[in-house]
This record gives sequence, C-alpha cells and structure tokens, in this order.
Amino acid sequence: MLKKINNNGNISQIATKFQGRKTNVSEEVNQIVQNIVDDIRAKGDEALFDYAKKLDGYKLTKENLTVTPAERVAGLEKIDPDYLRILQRAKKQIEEFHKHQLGNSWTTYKENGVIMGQIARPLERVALYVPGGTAAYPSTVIMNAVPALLAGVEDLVIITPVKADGLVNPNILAAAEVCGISTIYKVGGAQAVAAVAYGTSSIPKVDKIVGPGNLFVATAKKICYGIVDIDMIAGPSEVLIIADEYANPKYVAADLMAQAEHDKLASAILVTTSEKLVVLVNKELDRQVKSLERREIIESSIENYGGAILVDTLDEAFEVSNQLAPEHLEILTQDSLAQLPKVKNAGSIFLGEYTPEPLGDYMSGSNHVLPTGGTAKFYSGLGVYSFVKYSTFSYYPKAILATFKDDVEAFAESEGLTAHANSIAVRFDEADEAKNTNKGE
Ligand SMILES: NC(=O)c1ccc[n+]([C@@H]2O[C@H](COP(=O)([O-])OP(=O)(O)OC[C@H]3O[C@@H](n4cnc5c(N)ncnc54)[C@H](O)[C@@H]3O)[C@@H](O)[C@H]2O)c1
Ligand SMILES: N[C@H](CO)Cc1c[nH]c[nH+]1
Repeated sequence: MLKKINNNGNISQIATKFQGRKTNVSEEVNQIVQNIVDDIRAKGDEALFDYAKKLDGYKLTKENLTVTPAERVAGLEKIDPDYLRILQRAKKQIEEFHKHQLGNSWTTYKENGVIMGQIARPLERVALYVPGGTAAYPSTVIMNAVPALLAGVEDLVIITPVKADGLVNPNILAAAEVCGISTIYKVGGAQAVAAVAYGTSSIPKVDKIVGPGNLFVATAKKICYGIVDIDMIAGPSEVLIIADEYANPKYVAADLMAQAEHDKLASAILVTTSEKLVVLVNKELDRQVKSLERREIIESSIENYGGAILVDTLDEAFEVSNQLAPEHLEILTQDSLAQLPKVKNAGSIFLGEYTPEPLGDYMSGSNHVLPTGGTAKFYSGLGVYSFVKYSTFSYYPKAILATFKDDVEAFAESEGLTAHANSIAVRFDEADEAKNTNKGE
C-alpha cells in the first residue's frame, strides 16, 4: 500500500525523506566499509579471503579465485540456446544505442598554422561489478561491457560474489561469453571493490570500477574514488512515476513493483494529479503482489521507501521529480513526449504506457546502470564516455607564439610565476635567434 506523502508545496522536505534512505544507512554502513577497505589495503589477499568467508561463506584461495575454463564450459552447458539468442539480441540493441556516443576526438587546423584538438583514448584496465547478492544480473554484464568494448577497453574483468558453493551463476557466465570477457573473479561486496582499487597479489589494480551494487558496494566505490575512477553511485534501484488521471493503474502498480523487487532499500514513488488513481493503484498493488516471487522485498521497500505524492498540476509533479532526481522516471500522462522538456534531473526517462522501465533494464538499448539517491542531479548513466579519457593537443608556429608572447608573460608575472614567463621569453632571445637551427618550426 502506497503511503500518501503530503506535498504541502514543501518539495525539499520530500527530497530529504527520499534521499534519507541513502544518507541514514550510509552513516551506519560507512564505518563497516571503511574497515573493510583499510584491511584489504593493509593485508591484501589475506583480508580478501577472510571477508569472502565471513560475508559470503566462500572459502576463497589464490587457486579458486577465478572462473576456470572447465567451470565456464560446465556453466554454459546448462544454458538454453534460446537464452543465448536473447542475450545476443539485448547486446545488439545496446550496441546500436551506444554507437551514437562514439567519436569525441577532434582536430582543428587554423589558417595561421595553429593546430589544436582532443584525442579520446580508452581506459586500459576496467573492473565491471556484477551484483550477485539477492539476484543475479546477467543484463548488468552486457550493460557494463558493451560501452566499454565500444570505447576500446582491452582489459575488462568481472568481479561478482559467489556463495559457499563457489559457483558463478551460469546466466552471468553466458552473458560474459557473449561479450567475450574471460576473466571473472569470484569476489563481491566492498572487499572486491577495494581489492581491484588497490590491487592485491592475486588481483591486479584497475583504472576504473563500474557497475551497480548494494549499499556496501556503492559506499566502497565512493571511498576508493581517487585511487581509481568510478562511474557513479549506482545504488539501490528507484522509480518515480508521474501519472495523470488517464494512466492505467494496473501498469502503474506493475512498474512500481518492478523496481521495488530489487532491494528492501529500493524506492518506488508515484506523483500524480489524481487522488482516484492512488486508490486504484493501491488496489492493483494488493492484487498483483500476491503472485510475485519477491513479495516480501516488494512489500518492505514500498512500505519504507515508497509513497504517493498528490499534486495540483503536472508542472508541480515535474518540480517534485526534478528535486528527487530519480534513477528512472516514467511519464504516464497524456501526450507524454510533450512533457520531456520539463525533465531536468533523471537517470533514464521512459515515455508513454508502452515503454515500461523493465524494457530499458534489458532491451530498449539505453543503459540500466544509472545514478541513484538524487545523484542524477550531477551524474549521467553509464555510456561509452565512461570508458574514455581525453588528451588535448596543440601546435603553435613561432610566428604565432610571438603574437602571444607579451600577454602570456604578463599573465604569468601577475601570478608570480616568473619561470612560466621565462619559458616564453627564452624562445625569443636575440642571441639564439641568430643561430636557431629549428627554422621550420
Ligand atoms: N542502479 C543500478 O543501475 C542498478 C542495477 C542493478 C542492480 N542494482 C542494485 O544493485 C544491488 C544488488 O545488491 P545485492 O545485495 O543483490 O548484490 P551485491 O553484489 O551488490 O552485494 C552483495 C555483497 O554485499 C556484501 N554484504 C552483504 N551484507 C554485508 C554486510 N552486512 N557487511 C558487509 N558486506 C555485506 C557481501 O559481500 C555480498 O557479496 C541492489 O541494491 C539493486 O537495486 C542497481
Ligand atoms: N533496474 C535495475 C537498475 O536499477 C537494472 C536491472 C537489472 N536487471 C533488472 N533490472
């Protein structure tokens, strides 16, 4: 049952409550994760193996740390060929979408001989975190891998937790196979993040860690940021649905629960102009939840982090949504496309009643690794750009440098940086001018 959240025009109060699920828990979790990171940093493999045993029940050693070729073959034998077809189809869809993000190198040649530009280069070594706690996410393998491969990353490894049996879910093995990733470390949680961030004697350090995870994973990424790059804080899932009186309550309820089922900390919020819709959605929630396998998680997340916000106008609904900056925003109103310009902050936007958010989780082509907890105000979802860094370059002929000489020297002196000024000045020493051999430049 969606609790009514009183709007009262005080949007920031609602935002604080919504984002509170991140900050309240973080305070509690932060210390646990900091200890894990410190231990891995100080003791490397030894601490990694201890945490794997303590938290996931797996007796990890140097020898059983990665998925072996035999395990891969055994896992893949369990896969239905039609499942492989579905994975291939998803990969193709995601590739098509992400190809539009390619190509950010550029060069400009000026008439005066100056050449300037920017070169995009792929990161060399990246770890993809694939959650494996309460559910297995083969879709996340593809969502992480496709943009990385398109960017040209050559060394891609997966980190994913295993339980006591030490087996990686065959569907994850299949997704890794479809993407051509062969190194899979059987470690998850904060300890895996710290291990790839700092490197241990069995796991080489990476340049970047991408992918979603629970609060422990998200907090570890935050703590390790700077030692490595991270994509964003992609934590417990969220959906916010903006709906008017024409929305179908059956679809609204189904879509709220589709995100609520991820995690007890997931959040599902309806913002609507129609009080009647809230009543009907609640009836649908009660009816549909009975047949869903993850009923307990759904009921818990909707009870604690779900709600219905009643607003007077759709414009007000968008103000609320922009303040909350949800991971997923569904717009279930008349003429949904016309509403798009009103969205300022959202990870991924789903327009109209036949673009349910789970289509984007698997097949629409857009990425499902997205910012959560209000961070869509400043983070973007995963894309090719997440795996690329840029170097700028410039080439100036002497005659053009001469036209900047006095201004650059004065600018440098204004900062008290006389060595900077000198670096320009020495190039115009009269004595050198006479014997300058580098005339072409
Ligand atoms: N935002 C996105 O793009 C996106 C996409 C997919 C999934 N998700 C989210 O990813 C998350 C997946 O979470 P999950 O738990 O299923 O898998 P997970 O792999 O993220 O976390 C499991 C690990 O957490 C660690 N852990 C569990 N309890 C702990 C404790 N008390 N102390 C220290 N470490 C502990 C364990 O090492 C365990 O292996 C969900 O929150 C889901 O909503 C987000
Ligand atoms: N909805 C998740 C992002 O929050 C992604 C996902 C994976 N599998 C299903 N859904």
